[in-house]
Formats: sequence, structure tokens, C-alpha cells
Amino acid sequence: MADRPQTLNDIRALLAAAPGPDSAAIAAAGARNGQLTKPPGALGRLEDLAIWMGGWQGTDKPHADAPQVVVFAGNHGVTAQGVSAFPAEVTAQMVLNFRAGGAAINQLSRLFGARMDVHALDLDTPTADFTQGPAMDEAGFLHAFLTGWDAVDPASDLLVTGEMGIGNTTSAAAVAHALFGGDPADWVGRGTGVDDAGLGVKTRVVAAGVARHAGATGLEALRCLGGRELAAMAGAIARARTLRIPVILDGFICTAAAACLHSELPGALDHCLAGHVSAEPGHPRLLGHLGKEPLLHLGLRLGEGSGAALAIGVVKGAVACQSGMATFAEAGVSDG
Ligand SMILES: Cc1cc2ncn([C@H]3O[C@H](COP(=O)(O)O)[C@@H](O)[C@H]3O)c2cc1C
Ligand SMILES: O=C(O)c1cccnc1
Repeated sequence: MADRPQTLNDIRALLAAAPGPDSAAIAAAGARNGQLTKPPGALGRLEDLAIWMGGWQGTDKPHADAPQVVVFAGNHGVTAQGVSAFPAEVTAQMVLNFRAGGAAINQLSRLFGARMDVHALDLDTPTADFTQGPAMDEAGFLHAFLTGWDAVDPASDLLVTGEMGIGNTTSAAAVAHALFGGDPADWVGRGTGVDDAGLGVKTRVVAAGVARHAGATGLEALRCLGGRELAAMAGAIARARTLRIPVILDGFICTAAAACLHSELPGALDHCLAGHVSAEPGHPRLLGHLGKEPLLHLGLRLGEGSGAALAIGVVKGAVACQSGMATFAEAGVSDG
């Protein structure tokens, strides 16, 4: 396999062999945190976050100086069923907007000093309608997964994966329903703003897709019910794990893609934070299944990586305090 997977089983083997955090660094970062000039615990979750970053980066002084935002775009055959408030052409139009610097994610990436890359995946050929057959065949799935895999800059110290794909809240709902069961309506939301009739269509489409691919879990659920941009996000998240680069998950769609790795191997997302919880009702449910507590709760329902990009600021705050603050001894402050 070398270190670039060629088959679904290679991906599974790679996840199983992937490194965990450095326990000595976690201990050292915890010890340092205890010496910093503040009452114990006064920085709340920022303290846990900084120690967690230290574990993945292998240091008691973690950093977030070279964040990378990668946005993947894909088109979905299922849009023909009327599951989005916007036409499928918007996917390609937004890719141009990303390249021109005009989207929300451009502003947020720039604000937090992140390199931003955009990868459009075969937009002229939508994936198959998942109610008719698998969204992707195995070769198509691997190609998309590896686009994500190859998109990760090994020199980055924090990764955000974002997406653009009209119809993809329907794919994400189908993936989530396949992985975690429940009622199809539990996983369906208004996405770009469909009305009640649209919501009914989405629910029926999700139920039909999951019935069509009954029993699909993990990477198979991603291949049969997902889309190229979801597969690419999963590929980038898996690659980041092999490089021990921490990842900030974005909204419902990103989290659904990531959940397929978790479904293959619980623990596959140990290097991932939940950047925010979106307004899509399936998102908090999905985060609950993954055991992830979101950093931000702002009612965003955009995608693109926007909520995760905002959370870069929180991570930067956490590591700035952990790595830059003086200890009680250094500052000559009485430690009580
Ligand atoms: C102009 C525009 C910019 C966006 N940026 C992200 N999305 C978001 O909306 C889409 C998912 O919603 P649905 O499943 O209802 O189509 C995805 O492209 C997602 O990234 C956008 C949607 C629009 C219209
Ligand atoms: O949660 C998300 O990422 C989301 C929700 C609605 C539309 N687009 C994205």
C-alpha cells in the first residue's frame, strides 16, 4: 500500500495503523498548563483544547500558525428530484466565487491567516442519483477520496475541510441515516431553505436511498449515498490523521463524511474537533453519536468550512495562552 491507499481495504488498514496522540506531550502540556499565571482551570475548555493540540503536535507548546482550509465541490444526481432551494449550477458558480475571493469562507480564511485551496471534482458529471444506484463506483469513490488525501499540505498545523455541492444536505442526511438509523425525518433539514413540501421530498428521497443501499456502513455508505466532495473531505481527514495534523470539523455535511471513518473504526476521528454546531437539525444528533462537543453555536447553516474556520480563532486563542503565557515562577507571581 505504501502510504497512499489504492483500495477501500487499504483505507481501512491505514486507519487501523494510524498514530494516536503523544502521551508524553499530553503530560508535559498538562504540567505546563498547571504552572501558567492564572487560577487553575480559569481558561475553561481552552485549557483542554491546548493540551489536546499538544498531544497531536507532540509538544507542550502547541501552535496554530499554518492553518489550511480546503474546500471541495461536487455535484449530485439526486438534485433532479427537487431536494434543494437552489439549482445545481450554483455549485460551479460558487467555485468561481471561491476562486475570486468573494465567498464567506474566503473572508474567514483570510481573517485567521489560513491558506485556502479549492478543488472542484468533475462538476460537469454529477454523481448518480443514489435512489437509483450507488452515487459512485469504487474507482470514482477512490479518485475523489484521493483528491482529498493529496490536498493536505503536510506542513500545515491545523486543517479545516469544507464543501460546496447543491443537494449535499440530502446526501449527508442519507449517510447519517445509514450509519446511525432512527427515522429518516430525524436527519433531514431545510438545507438552503426548502419549504415544507421540499422537506417531505427530501425525507422520502433519504428513505428510498437508504432502503436501496440497505446495510451499507462506513466507506460503503459514503460511496453509495455520499458525493465526491464528501469522499474528498473523508480522504483529507484520514490523511491528516496519518500526519497527526489536528482537524476542525465543520457542519452537518462535513461531519457526515467524517462519521463514515468513525463507522469504520471508532477512534478514527480522535484527531478531530467539532468546530461548531450548525442549524441543520441532524448536526447536533450526529455530533452526539460521535461524542463531540462543538466549540461554537452560532446558528450557521452555510457549510464551505465557515464554522470550522471561525473555530480556528478559538484554537489560536487556546494555543497562544498555553505557549505564550508566563509561568508563576517566570513572572514572580505567587501561586497561592
Ligand atoms: C449561494 C450558496 C452558497 C453556498 N455555500 C454553501 N452552501 C451550502 O448549501 C448547499 C447545501 O444545501 P442544499 O442541500 O439545500 O442544496 C451546499 O452547497 C452547502 O455547501 C451554499 C448554498 C448556496 C445556494
Ligand atoms: O451544516 C451545514 O454544513 C450546512 C447546513 C445547511 C446548508 N449547508 C451546509
